[in-house]
Amino acid sequence: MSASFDPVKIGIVSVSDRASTGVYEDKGLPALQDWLTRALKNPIEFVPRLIPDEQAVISATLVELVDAGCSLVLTTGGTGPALRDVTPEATLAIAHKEMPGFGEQMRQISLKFVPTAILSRQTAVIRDKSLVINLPGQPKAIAETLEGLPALGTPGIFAAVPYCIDLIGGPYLETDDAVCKAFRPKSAIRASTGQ
Ligand SMILES: Nc1ncnc2c1ncn2[C@@H]1O[C@H](COP(=O)(O)OP(=O)(O)OP(=O)(O)O)[C@@H](O)[C@H]1O
Ligand SMILES: Nc1nc2c(c(=O)[nH]1)N[C@H]1C(S)=C(S)[C@@H](COP(=O)(O)O)O[C@H]1N2
Repeated sequence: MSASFDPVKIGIVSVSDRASTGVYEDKGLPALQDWLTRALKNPIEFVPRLIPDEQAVISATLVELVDAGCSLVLTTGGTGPALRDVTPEATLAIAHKEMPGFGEQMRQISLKFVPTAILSRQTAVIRDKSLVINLPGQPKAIAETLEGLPALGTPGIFAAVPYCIDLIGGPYLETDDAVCKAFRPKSAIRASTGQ
């Protein structure tokens, strides 16, 4: 019998007034899909959504994706101070647990790229068996925050995602170390399920 990686369902949500109305082409969903496909060895079923900066719509979309069985949901956009930026509020509104470390670490990483990193109010939450994480809206910020600058001692936030998903009862995620080296305590490391 050949070994295989656990399949995983991932929700990807681009929150942008202008991309969702066709003013510009959405680059958020392709950037998320591209990075996750490179980083994870598991077979991924993506559930994509492109929506405007409307708090009720964002919350309803997140609940829909969690209920559909997504173990991970990544949003991009709407984390800043502008009047229409409400992604963190919409995310906290559906939280069962807040996971503030993800936002703290993203701001540390982003400060290495832009001094305006502190304008992002991004957060992360657990709802049921799903981890929901906000990323900033600049398409290039997606890889920057997920991957970090490990050579400079600043790991990306994705390094902590597989173990977090273990702890909430999700699939065993395995990363390509060349893109992102995930960390698990020794007691949580399984013999590789794939090849
Ligand atoms: N989904 C996206 N696709 C392509 N480019 C984007 C996207 N989201 C943001 N950007 C780019 O990043 C810049 C800053 O993003 P920000 O999220 O602040 O946009 P915004 O001013 O809130 O507007 P909108 O919600 O209409 O995207 C935008 O001006 C745009 O150039
Ligand atoms: N890595 C990274 N983080 C970043 C940025 C960026 O370009 N790269 N832009 C910042 C800026 S200018 C803003 S206003 C906030 C919020 O962006 P959002 O509203 O698009 O989510 O993210 C910040 N974080």
